[in-house]
Amino acid sequence: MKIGLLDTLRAANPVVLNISNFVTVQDVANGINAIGASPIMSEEIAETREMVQISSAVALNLGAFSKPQVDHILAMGQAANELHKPLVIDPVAVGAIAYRKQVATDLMSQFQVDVIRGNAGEIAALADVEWQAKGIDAGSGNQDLVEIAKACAQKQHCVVILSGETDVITDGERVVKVHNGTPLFQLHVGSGDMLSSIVAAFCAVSDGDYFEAAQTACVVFAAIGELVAKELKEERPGTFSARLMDALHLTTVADIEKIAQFD
Ligand SMILES: Nc1ncnc2c1ncn2[C@@H]1O[C@H](COP(=O)(O)OP(=O)(O)OP(=O)(O)O)[C@@H](O)[C@H]1O
Ligand SMILES: Cc1ncsc1CCO
Ligand SMILES: [Mg+2]
Repeated sequence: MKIGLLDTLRAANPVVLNISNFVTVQDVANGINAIGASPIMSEEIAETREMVQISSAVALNLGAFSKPQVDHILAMGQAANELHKPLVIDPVAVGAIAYRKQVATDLMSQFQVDVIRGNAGEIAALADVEWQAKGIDAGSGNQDLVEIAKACAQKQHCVVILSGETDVITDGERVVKVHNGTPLFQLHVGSGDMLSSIVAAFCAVSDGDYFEAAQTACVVFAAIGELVAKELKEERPGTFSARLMDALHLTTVADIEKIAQFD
């Protein structure tokens, strides 16, 4: 685990291109900006190649797409592959809506993603494992989370992050578990979206080691949230969200190293 990659990210300030969803676009842009990357969003297919060219990583969020946006997402994924830019996908609610799973799997058959970041309900759906997803939330199920994440990674030939109370990161063989975090993340819609784009920012500075980038992004984000939560006496989602932005900017590698918990 190279938590120092956070300093590399801040020094490089990589441009991260996002297709976001309209619900959380502002949080995603501000979140990756605060941590030290340079966000850019796109909603026009005609600018795809130029956009990917100027970017160091691409994050595709499937949170609220329409048919024209699916064409745009496809063009973006294919351009990222052609131009050798790391590609992250966030398959929002594919465990709850069959149509979304169909679209996500269709897309992933037409380009190669480097990292999939989703909650248990989403990753189980992509791994074809029985699970009760609940809308955008993880839902519930009995299967082993490590086995689900590994199955998904082997199926899609990429790194998978199954996030939740414990984040599971795997390339299909190797597994790292991150134990940091706070339940307050669940009171802020879009925490996962922010994490997915932060993963893309770490991939941009990882020299092609996306397994390492994914783990580091998970520890950094979860530990920063945990530090913010420790300062709150009550569950205050609004305050948490504002302070999370500040902490993404202010928290140092040393602060994170002090509380990082992974195995
Ligand atoms: N119960 C929990 N305890 C600690 N940390 C958590 C918990 N649940 C989620 N997290 C953390 O929240 C962050 C977002 O992950 P989560 O799995 O909630 O994404 P998500 O379900 O896609 O969220 P959203 O739909 O709001 O974007 C991760 O850093 C994860 O570690
Ligand atoms: C609430 C919601 N609905 C579609 S996307 C989204 C934000 C979380 O991804
Ligand atoms: Mg999500």
